[in-house]
Amino acid sequence: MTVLDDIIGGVREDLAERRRHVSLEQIRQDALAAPAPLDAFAALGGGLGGEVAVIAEVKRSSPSKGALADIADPAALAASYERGGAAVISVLTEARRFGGSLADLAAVRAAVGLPVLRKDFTVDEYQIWEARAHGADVVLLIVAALGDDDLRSFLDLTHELGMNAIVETHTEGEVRRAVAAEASIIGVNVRNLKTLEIDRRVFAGLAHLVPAGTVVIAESGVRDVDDVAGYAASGANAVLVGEALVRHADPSATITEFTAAGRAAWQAAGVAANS
Ligand SMILES: O=P(O)(O)OC[C@@H](O)[C@@H](O)c1c[nH]c2ccccc12
Repeated sequence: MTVLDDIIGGVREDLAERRRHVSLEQIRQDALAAPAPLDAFAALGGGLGGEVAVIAEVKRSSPSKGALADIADPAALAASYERGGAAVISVLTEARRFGGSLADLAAVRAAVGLPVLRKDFTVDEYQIWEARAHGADVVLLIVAALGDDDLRSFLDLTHELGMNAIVETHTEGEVRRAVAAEASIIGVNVRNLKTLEIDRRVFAGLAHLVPAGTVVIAESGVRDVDDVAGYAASGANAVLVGEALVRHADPSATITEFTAAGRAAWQAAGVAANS
C-alpha cells in the first residue's frame, strides 16, 4: 500500500462521518447560497507567461515531515500572505496527515480577498460541493487518485459551479490525462505521493508537455529564490509553496522576494530567446 492509498483510506472514512451529519442535498444548498467564486485562472496570469504567481499554503503538518508549524491563527497567516502579494491562498483541509480542517478554510476565506484553494484528496463529488459551501474558489484534483471518468466529471462539476480546478500530475502519463481532460490549470507536483520523495527535475521534464494558454504550476519543495528562478526558466506560471512560508519568520517578505525572482527569471529567459 502506498502513502497515497493510506491517506485516501482516511479521507474516505472522515468523509463518511461528515456525510452522516450533512447530506449531499444540504451541502448542495449551502454551496449554491455561498457568494460567487473568484477567478483563480485569471489570478494565476491566465497562462500568458512573464510572471510567477505565488500560491501560498496554510500547512500545519505533512506526512513526510510531521509537524511543520504551530499555526494558531490561519486567518492572520493568510492575511500576511495576501500583503506579500500572493495570488491565491491554499488551505490544506485533510485532517489526519496535514492537520487541516474545513474550519481553517472558512476562516481564511473570511480573511482575504484572493481566490482560495481547498487542498485535499478529492475522491467524491461531495467534497467539491463542500469546498464551495465553505467559500473555496478552487479545488485540487490529483490525477493519480482518480480514474478518467471521475476526473472528467469532477472537472465538469467544478466548472459548472464557476470554480477552477488545479489538476495535479507527477508523470508524463498523468500530464497527458490532464490535457485530455481539458484542464485549464495543471500542477506538476515534484513530490511523488507514493514515496514522498522530492525530485525538482520532474518539473522541467513535464512542463513542456502542457499546451500554451494553460496555467502550469510547480508544486512542492520550493525553498528559495533560486528554486523559483529555476522553475520560471522552465515555464512555470506559478509556484505552490507551503513549508518555506509557514517556517519563515516573515512569510510576507518571502512571497514578495519569490515574485520578484520569478519575474526577473522570465525576463532573462525572454531576452535569451530573442537574442
Ligand atoms: O510544503 P511544500 O514542500 O512547499 O509543498 C506545498 C504543496 O506543494 C504540498 O503541500 C502538496 C502538493 N500536492 C499536494 C497534495 C496533497 C497534499 C499536499 C500537497
